[in-house]
Amino acid sequence: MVNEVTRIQVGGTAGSEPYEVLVGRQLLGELAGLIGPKAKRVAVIHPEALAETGDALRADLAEQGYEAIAIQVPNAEEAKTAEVAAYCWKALGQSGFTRTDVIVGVGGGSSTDLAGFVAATWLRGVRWVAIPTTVLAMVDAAVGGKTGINTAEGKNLVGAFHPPVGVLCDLAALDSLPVNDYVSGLAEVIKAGFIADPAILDLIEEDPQAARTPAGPHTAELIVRSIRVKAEVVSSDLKEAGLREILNYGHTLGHAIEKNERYKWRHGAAVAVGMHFAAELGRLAGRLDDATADRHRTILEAVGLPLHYRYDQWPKLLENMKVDKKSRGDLLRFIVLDGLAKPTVLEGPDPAVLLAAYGEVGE
Ligand SMILES: NC(=O)c1ccc[n+]([C@@H]2O[C@H](COP(=O)([O-])OP(=O)(O)OC[C@H]3O[C@@H](n4cnc5c(N)ncnc54)[C@H](O)[C@@H]3O)[C@@H](O)[C@H]2O)c1
Ligand SMILES: O=C(O)C(=O)C[C@@H](O)[C@H](O)[C@H](O)COP(=O)(O)O
Ligand SMILES: [Zn+2]
Repeated sequence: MVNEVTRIQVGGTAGSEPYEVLVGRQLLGELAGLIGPKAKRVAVIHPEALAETGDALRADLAEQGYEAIAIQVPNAEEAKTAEVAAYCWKALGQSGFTRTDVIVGVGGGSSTDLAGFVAATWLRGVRWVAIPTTVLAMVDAAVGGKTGINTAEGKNLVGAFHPPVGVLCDLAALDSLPVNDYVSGLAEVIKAGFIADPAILDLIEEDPQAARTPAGPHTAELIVRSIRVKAEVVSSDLKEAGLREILNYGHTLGHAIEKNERYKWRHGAAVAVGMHFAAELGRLAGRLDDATADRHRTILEAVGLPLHYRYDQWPKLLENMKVDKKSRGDLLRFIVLDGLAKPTVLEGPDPAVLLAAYGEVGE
């Protein structure tokens, strides 16, 4: 079988260094080239669930002559804390990690967000490579250079823009991913469909059950299409001066739910509820047609993502949304659609419209 590798370039405009996202199988041969000749030490940051993978990578790098260490961090959101970042900084300090050394972040979006943040902050910035192992991390988290951790006050409130030097998406990694984590990643794939590439929605609607597994007929195409959407946006607006905000579709309410659930909900599940809300908000604000708003419900439900959240939590969610990064002073701002693949900003919506939109989401 031919091992097809798709290469997608990111950056290279607006002053950022270009890098490539590779999608295929057996990509580890590319790693040494990305690490480069100047590195003496490599730190592999990986979650508990990928202990074997992390150690195998470390051993492989050691065999190639690097002083390689593995830093194991907790699974999922528990990795995205100041305490875990400090634990990583300590391990780097103890290994004598210098500015020419390289961090490799392996795992889902929580691990790559943390690894990228550690890379951004250690010695004010060292190079890092992302090896995403979930759908969500391949199509979104590992691409674009947003790195960060959560605080008790909100999601991703501390972080830096620090793009990786390369991203290796080995599709074989998806075979061990639990189905709920796989489906969570589909929320960001569907997001890419609604904001920019409706062909993604068509491919999923063709057979939503098949889309729930890595063995589905369109897995690689869905991943590549979603990465292309993200790559195009972040290449023209790395630091979210404007256009990049469209990638936050569904995230204003989604992040508020995640905080309300103390980061125990999966990110994709929260974003799915958030997109349902954003669709209703767009519809009630007179921007979005009924058919496209309804399409959110049907496609999210068809792949098994949630649409609803507790109605009684609205006051807390409203409070949480005030620290969203898109807010400006007291002005709440949401990404809504003017139509399919026509994202736009809705500023300071009438509180009655917000409540009415939540009326469709709350249960
Ligand atoms: N930086 C960005 O631009 C960006 C974009 C989207 C999401 N995110 C962030 O990504 C995070 C969510 O990422 P996620 O959905 O990948 O979840 P995750 O990183 O929390 O991973 C989910 C679970 O799967 C495990 N896991 C990972 N890969 C596995 C594999 N191949 N086999 C078996 N288990 C595996 C993890 O250890 C974890 O327990 C959130 O924190 C979100 O805020 C960041
Ligand atoms: O890359 C972006 O920009 C995004 O908004 C992508 C989102 O899917 C992602 O969850 C991101 O981490 C959210 O960023 P935040 O700035 O709202 O924390
Ligand atoms: Zn997201």
